Amino acid sequence: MANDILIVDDEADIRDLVAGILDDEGYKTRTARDSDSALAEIATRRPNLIFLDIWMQGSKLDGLQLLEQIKKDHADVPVVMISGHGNIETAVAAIKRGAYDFIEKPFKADRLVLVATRALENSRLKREVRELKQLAPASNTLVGKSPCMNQLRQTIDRAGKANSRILIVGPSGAGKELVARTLHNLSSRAGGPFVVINAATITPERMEVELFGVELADGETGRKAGALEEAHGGTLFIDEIADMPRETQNKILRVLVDQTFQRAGGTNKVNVDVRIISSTSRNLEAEIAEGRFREDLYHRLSVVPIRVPPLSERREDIPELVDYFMDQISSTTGLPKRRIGEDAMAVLQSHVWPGNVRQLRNNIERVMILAGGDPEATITADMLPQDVGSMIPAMPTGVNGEHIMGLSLREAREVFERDYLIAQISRFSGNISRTAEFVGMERSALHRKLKALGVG
Ligand SMILES: Nc1ncnc2c1ncn2[C@@H]1O[C@H](COP(=O)(O)OP(=O)(O)OP(=O)(O)O)[C@@H](O)[C@H]1O
Repeated sequence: MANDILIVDDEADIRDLVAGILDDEGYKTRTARDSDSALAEIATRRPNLIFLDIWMQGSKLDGLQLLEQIKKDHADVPVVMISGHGNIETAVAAIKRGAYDFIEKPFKADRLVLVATRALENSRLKREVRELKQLAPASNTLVGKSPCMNQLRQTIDRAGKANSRILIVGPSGAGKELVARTLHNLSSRAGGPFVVINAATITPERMEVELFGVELADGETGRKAGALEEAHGGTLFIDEIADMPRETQNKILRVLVDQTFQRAGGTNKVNVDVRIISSTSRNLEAEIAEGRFREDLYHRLSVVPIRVPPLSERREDIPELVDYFMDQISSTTGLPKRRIGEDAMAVLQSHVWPGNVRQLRNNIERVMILAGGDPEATITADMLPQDVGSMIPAMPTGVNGEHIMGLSLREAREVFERDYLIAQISRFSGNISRTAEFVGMERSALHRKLKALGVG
């Protein structure tokens, strides 16, 4: 029952009035006359919302004390204070101590219903956010213990706390945005917004409106805030900064110099306090040399440069990333987590991954969707998406069907020699002398070799 409301007031008239109005709206109500009976009601079942009088005659605890007790035991239950005329200051004090809102006596039925609806809605949203966070466990975690990831984490730790501008450089899908979010979360701006703008996906014509917003002419109503304004008090992440048109580069430079700008079509100066983190997968020095990127802007943006290495430089992180993505995908989609066989992991670790961590994640998701069969069965190399194995030269499989990448060099060599010699012997219709001549071995040596390999 999501709409169970407890009304605590020493005056029976008020209790009945509030309960009557809320009952009419379809809520279920309970009432209590003092702190003891209120706590007893709460103990029998936690209400979804409490209306609480500030002054209660004959009550052990007054409204503020009871509020403190409730917040201690049930921090998530919204409490709306009922304040008498002249004790607004106390009501405000109550809000500071965690009350959601207050209504002042005498109140209108509309106001009461509105406050109740909002308080319940707010509490529902908070609960949903909490549940969603649990569903996607730590989706902001930078996974990987390779030396280069440890070093990256150290740099992030230091740079995150400083308020300086940061330029993140790295190939597509390597985790630049995740690094930017981590920097934001570590900074004193963590409670502020983190706004993302992708210069590669916005047309040059739209760029300024997206960044600076629009001011409408007199008579027109409304105003569209741009990314800079939305990020006030927080961080603006400009992805693929190299794709920003020259004209916008000039304007952004001005914002960096004096932290103010004008909206498109506007004359007012807008003041903002924004930390800019930008990223690029291109070589900005080369862009500067070719006149496509302003050097002075580069120096302003890149106070602290951070390099995110491609996945191919940290292959030892792949097993941990695979496990992490399996957990993540499994909890959001309900697909069962699968065991990855050694041979499949070897293929994943030897793949080139031009799309880096994003491509790895997509492939893991694809495997989980398409593998089918018994959820307990191990994923083998031949169950991986075709293009993942395709970077490895076509090679034979082992005696028991293992993928070549799961074998040691000695075993792999034996598998190869066996398959190679069987193919050659069959090509020469079983004639050992001709085979020996072709493969460049003595006849007797070939015989010994075939025996050792268990052929023939
Ligand atoms: N070290 C990591 N640990 C866990 N997840 C990661 C890691 N690196 C990247 N990811 C995940 O991989 C995906 C791609 O990362 P992200 O979007 O940060 O890359 P990017 O470099 O900003 O890509 P692009 O340049 O294409 O915008 C995201 O889902 C991100 O959460």
